[in-house]
Amino acid sequence: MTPTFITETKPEDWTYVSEGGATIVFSYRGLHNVQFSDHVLRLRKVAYGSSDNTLLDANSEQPDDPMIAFQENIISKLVPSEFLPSLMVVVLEEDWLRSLVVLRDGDRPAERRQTDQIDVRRNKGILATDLIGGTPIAMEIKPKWGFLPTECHLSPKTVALKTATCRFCMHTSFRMKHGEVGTTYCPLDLFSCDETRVRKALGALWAGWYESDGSLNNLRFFVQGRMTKPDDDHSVQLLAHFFTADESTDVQNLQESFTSALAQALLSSPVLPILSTLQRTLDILDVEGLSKLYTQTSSGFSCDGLGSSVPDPSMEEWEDFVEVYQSDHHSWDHTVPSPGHLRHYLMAYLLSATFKDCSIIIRPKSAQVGSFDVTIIDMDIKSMDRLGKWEKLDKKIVEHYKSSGNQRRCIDNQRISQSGCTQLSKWR
Ligand SMILES: O=P(O)(O)O[C@@H]1[C@@H](OP(=O)(O)O)[C@H](OP(=O)(O)O)[C@H](O)[C@H](OP(=O)(O)O)[C@H]1OP(=O)(O)O
Ligand SMILES: Nc1ncnc2c1ncn2[C@@H]1O[C@H](COP(=O)(O)OP(=O)(O)OP(=O)(O)O)[C@@H](O)[C@H]1O
Repeated sequence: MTPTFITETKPEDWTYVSEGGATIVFSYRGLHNVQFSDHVLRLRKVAYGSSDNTLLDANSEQPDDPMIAFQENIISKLVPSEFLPSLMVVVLEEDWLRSLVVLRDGDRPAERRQTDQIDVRRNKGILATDLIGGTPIAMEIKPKWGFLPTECHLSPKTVALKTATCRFCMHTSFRMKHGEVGTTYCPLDLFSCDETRVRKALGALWAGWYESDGSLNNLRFFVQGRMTKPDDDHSVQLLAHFFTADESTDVQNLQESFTSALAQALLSSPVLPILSTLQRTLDILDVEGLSKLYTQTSSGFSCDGLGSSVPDPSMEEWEDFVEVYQSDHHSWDHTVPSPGHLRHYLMAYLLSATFKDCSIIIRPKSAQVGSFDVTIIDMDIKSMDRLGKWEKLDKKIVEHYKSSGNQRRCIDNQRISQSGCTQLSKWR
């Protein structure tokens, strides 16, 4: 296939959409062009002072962004392609990227601007279906962890807490202690498939958006292709026009209408159940059980922390992994994980982390009022060197929660095998 070159467009043709920890996204607004119209450009960022890209030579051939092959070969076997954006490689050019930085850096949030920038040394980027352009409104939800861990592998110190309060709610409490904005949103409500609870979750997401002035990343609104904050009266009016019959911008009324419309959209889509099933079945040991298995199995090898010096899987290994996951994995006795399956469990945890960190974009189907498309974005590969961070963060979050004296009860109504697992592990 002939490559697509970003230099066929001008930096001015691209407007800033949004960004996450690793990438920044721009939407094409130039003259009609079959390759670029209705597409976004997804560029990798690099932290200031990071040595991550010192090996990159902007003038030599670089590999394609691995996210493309990962989505094409791995994710699409687990999630039907209709719920994924299309992705393709675009060839970049350093001077073009530098001009884009000059033009658009001012549109980025100040706190992001202080920490990182577009990695101008990359010469490959991604063109993806634009999910927020070409529609009057679009919403983005980052649902996070939609399950409670099973008891089997939890220590006596954590079992009571971790089976009562979900990871997200404990993390929120931890973040609030460190001065960050809080939210009452609980992912288990959103993932519950129960209308009342889904509406409760959406109400909390709305309140978090409104009260944080749109700074939380769990809910974002896009109006006419641009991210909107609650203090932008014109955009809120357009939201009201879309959601409410009387176009009332009364906050309560708008929250109610948003909640009803989105609850309907989410309850009629298989996307959330797909995500929660993948998250929970891939993170079957919890990070505690994974760590125990790693320590048992790796004695004599490096003990510098979970996953330290474990090489990242190749794409072929990921393909083999998916085959095993779709066949044998479900019949293994996960209450007594086999040391021989350590690498499988490590890879499963990485993949689970991808599904715990992705977002969904909900936008009206073009012709039908009241019906929506739900698409999953950000299917990035996580690497083994994150495992140590996740293990430490888990400990910190749980210790903080224990000392806080809070006892929020999060209900995971999909935990069917829970009691069986508990009895089995006690019996053994
Ligand atoms: O650790 P978590 O649960 O806070 O997740 C991180 C996210 O924080 P969040 O909780 O969504 O605000 C974080 O999101 P933000 O940058 O805060 O929007 C990233 O998604 C990060 O992944 P990566 O470094 O981009 O690969 C995420 O890190 P990983 O857990 O995927 O390593
Ligand atoms: N296909 C798309 N169409 C429209 N907007 C998109 C698309 N993909 C991403 N975005 C926007 O760009 C933002 C950043 O993209 P993405 O979530 O993939 O980045 P990330 O750095 O991997 O995020 P995170 O920090 O959450 O891991 C998204 O939150 C979303 O607002």
